[in-house]
Amino acid sequence: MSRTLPNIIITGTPGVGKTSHCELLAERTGLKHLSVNDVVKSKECHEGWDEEYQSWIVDEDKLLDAIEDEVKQGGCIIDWHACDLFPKSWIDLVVVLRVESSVLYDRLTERKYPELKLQENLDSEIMEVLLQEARDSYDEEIVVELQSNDAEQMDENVDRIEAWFKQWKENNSSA
Ligand SMILES: Nc1ncnc2c1ncn2[C@@H]1O[C@H](COP(=O)(O)OP(=O)(O)O)[C@@H](O)[C@H]1O
Repeated sequence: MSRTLPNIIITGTPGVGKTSHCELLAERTGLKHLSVNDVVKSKECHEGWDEEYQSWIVDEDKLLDAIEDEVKQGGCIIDWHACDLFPKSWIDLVVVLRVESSVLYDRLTERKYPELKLQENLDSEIMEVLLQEARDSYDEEIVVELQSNDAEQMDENVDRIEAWFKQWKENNSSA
């Protein structure tokens, strides 16, 4: 099925700046910011709350059912810390945001993450878990790794994704 607008995933470890990037990008492009966290909560795509991790236990099948129609239409910026669950056919670009450990430590401490969750997320970032997941799940041409340590890098990233979006529209216009 061909889309008139692309779907983009912005992924990475919690705290890398996914939501911040999605909001800016949505403002600039008019694409829709699809916060999977919000969908999980509002449409109850979970099997309950994990006290230790302070997060929802996501029911991925329910989640995919909840967003399928919207995503298949195109024009979504998907904001989520995982990407391997979305069918390849839905996705045109996967942006994996990266951050230095010390910066991530400060951001997650600010969020008052429990110790276990903080440590696991720091390890995950150092081990490049989400970058690897993206590379294992999608063709390498559509996976882009971008640094998100400061506001300047965020601006550059958003410029770059916006430029990609304009090019995609040009390449996919029927005119
Ligand atoms: N590139 C960046 N430069 C500076 N601060 C950032 C950057 N990206 C995110 N932040 C800050 O870090 C915190 C976490 O960002 P957020 O977008 O919520 O991350 P995520 O959605 O990946 O969990 C927020 O306080 C945000 O303002």
